[in-house]
Amino acid sequence: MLVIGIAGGTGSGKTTVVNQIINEIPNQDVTVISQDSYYRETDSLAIEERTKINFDHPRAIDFDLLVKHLSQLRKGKTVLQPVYSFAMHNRTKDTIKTHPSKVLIVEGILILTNKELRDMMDIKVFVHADSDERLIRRLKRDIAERGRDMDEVLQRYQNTLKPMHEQFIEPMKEYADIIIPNNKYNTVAIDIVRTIINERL
Ligand SMILES: Nc1ncnc2c1ncn2[C@@H]1O[C@H](COP(=O)(O)OP(=O)(O)O)[C@@H](O)[C@H]1O
Ligand SMILES: Nc1ccn([C@@H]2O[C@H](COP(=O)(O)O)[C@@H](O)[C@H]2O)c(=O)n1
Repeated sequence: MLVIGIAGGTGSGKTTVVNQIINEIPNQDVTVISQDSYYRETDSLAIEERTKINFDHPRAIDFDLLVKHLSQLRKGKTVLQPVYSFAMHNRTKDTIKTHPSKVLIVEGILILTNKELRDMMDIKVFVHADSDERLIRRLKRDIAERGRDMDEVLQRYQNTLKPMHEQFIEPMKEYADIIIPNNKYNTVAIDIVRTIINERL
């Protein structure tokens, strides 16, 4: 199994890059795990309290479960990947049966902050886009897809996203084997990653 980690700030284009990479790999040969599925449960908190959580700090992620699932998949076992609701700021009651395969992609803003996870990755990729570009993308996406409004996104960006990005995400470039510049769609970089995958399989 080839384990590829894809990190980068919010709105940098990680999900888009993952979809471009897996586009030409047969479905049965690739598994994707998203760090977003592993946000901690917030069952005991009222919705108002959940909105105050700092979702860009590593402590917001249940890394124990993520590490456990990744190591089970590496051992050829199937896992039940949680399903996360951005509207409820919580995991839903659903899970997705996630099977091991030849290529396993782990994607998320904070995945490179965890040493155990890093050590399980064969290739570490960091997707870079400038902060103004990421803010514009995040604003559009969160309003269109995640039930947020402009004030919420801008406030969260200033109070949380920007400082957390500078403290926890940007420094993770140090661990990356490949940095993809993604201010514009970067088909050359995607082709390079695909070639590496094909060579290693
Ligand atoms: N290179 C790019 N140029 C322009 N828009 C992009 C690019 N990559 C992604 N996007 C758009 O930006 C938004 C955020 O991208 P996404 O892949 O969800 O980022 P991430 O997973 O890093 O948060 C999406 O609406 C996506 O279509
Ligand atoms: N309830 C939540 C949980 C997380 N977020 C934000 O999601 C971002 C990470 O996802 P990307 O797809 O953008 O990488 C992160 O920056 C959190 O602030 C949220 O808005 N609500």
